[in-house]
Amino acid sequence: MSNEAVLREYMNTRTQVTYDDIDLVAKYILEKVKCRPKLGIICGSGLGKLADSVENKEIIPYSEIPGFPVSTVPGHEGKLVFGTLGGKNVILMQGRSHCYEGYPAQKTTLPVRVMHLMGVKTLFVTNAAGGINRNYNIGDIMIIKDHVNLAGFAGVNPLVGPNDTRFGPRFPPMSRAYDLNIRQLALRLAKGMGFGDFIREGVYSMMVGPNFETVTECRLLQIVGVDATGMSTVPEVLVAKHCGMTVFGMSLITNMVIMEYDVENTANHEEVLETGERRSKDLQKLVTAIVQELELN
Ligand SMILES: O=P(O)(O)O[C@@H]1C[C@H](O)[C@@H](CO)O1
Ligand SMILES: Nc1nc2[nH]cnc2c(=O)[nH]1
Repeated sequence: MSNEAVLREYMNTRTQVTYDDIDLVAKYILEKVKCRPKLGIICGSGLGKLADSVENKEIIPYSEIPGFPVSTVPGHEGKLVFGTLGGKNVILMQGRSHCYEGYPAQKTTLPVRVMHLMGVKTLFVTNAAGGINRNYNIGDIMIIKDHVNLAGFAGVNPLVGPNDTRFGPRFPPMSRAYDLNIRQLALRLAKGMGFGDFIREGVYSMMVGPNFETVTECRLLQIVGVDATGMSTVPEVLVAKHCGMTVFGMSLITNMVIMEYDVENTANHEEVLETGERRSKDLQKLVTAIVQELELN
């Protein structure tokens, strides 16, 4: 059996993935590409076209990477794209896996730890989300300033389990998870590009899904100050902050959640993908501009 096959079989049988396992996966990927990225970008539902802006691409499908979670959801292509964006070396995840697909949170976030061990210091996370804030509109881009880990209230948290301090501390702080400097930079650039009417800053919350929220759940989220709700991102941010990364996040408001009882219209994934398609060029422009101006350490 080849070394690759041995690693694949080994990773597939792991129930508790260790630091050394993740290091093997990081090294496996680094052997396959020339690019050495300092910035990672995770593309949410229907936002994979961000990869169109990447130059000098080197691509690895997730299915070829031992232990990597493969997304089963339309709008998540499942490819790692390496290359340059805004003059910087990047690794872009074209799609992600989610807990509602049946993956434990530790598995959905494995790619973040792999990026960390590959030398990535800054992580951009993007997602499609439902607008809770009644001043928002479909197509708005929300810079994330904080999150509510509602899934965490039910015990879904990738940091649960044995803690390896080579990744980070047992009790990581989360009060300044989303980098203020990058948020300010993004706001300034967005306004300069004429995006002032649809750029926002707000709070994201994560439920596990896969169902969209009930009316009362949406009203509850509104009361606690949530602006947009989704089914991802938070586990990735927890793991990224745990291992000391700088994090920046954006939600595309793909639909407005239903806040009235007994109305006919309902949330649906097709609308989510359509809005992603419609805003795709603006998002590409904004992300590229932010990356261009960013000083990466
Ligand atoms: O991966 P993200 O959070 O962008 O995907 C959202 C949540 C569900 O996967 C899907 C629902 O339409 O979009
Ligand atoms: N939970 C949730 N996730 C979404 N992703 C895109 N839209 C929505 C939504 O309305 N609710």
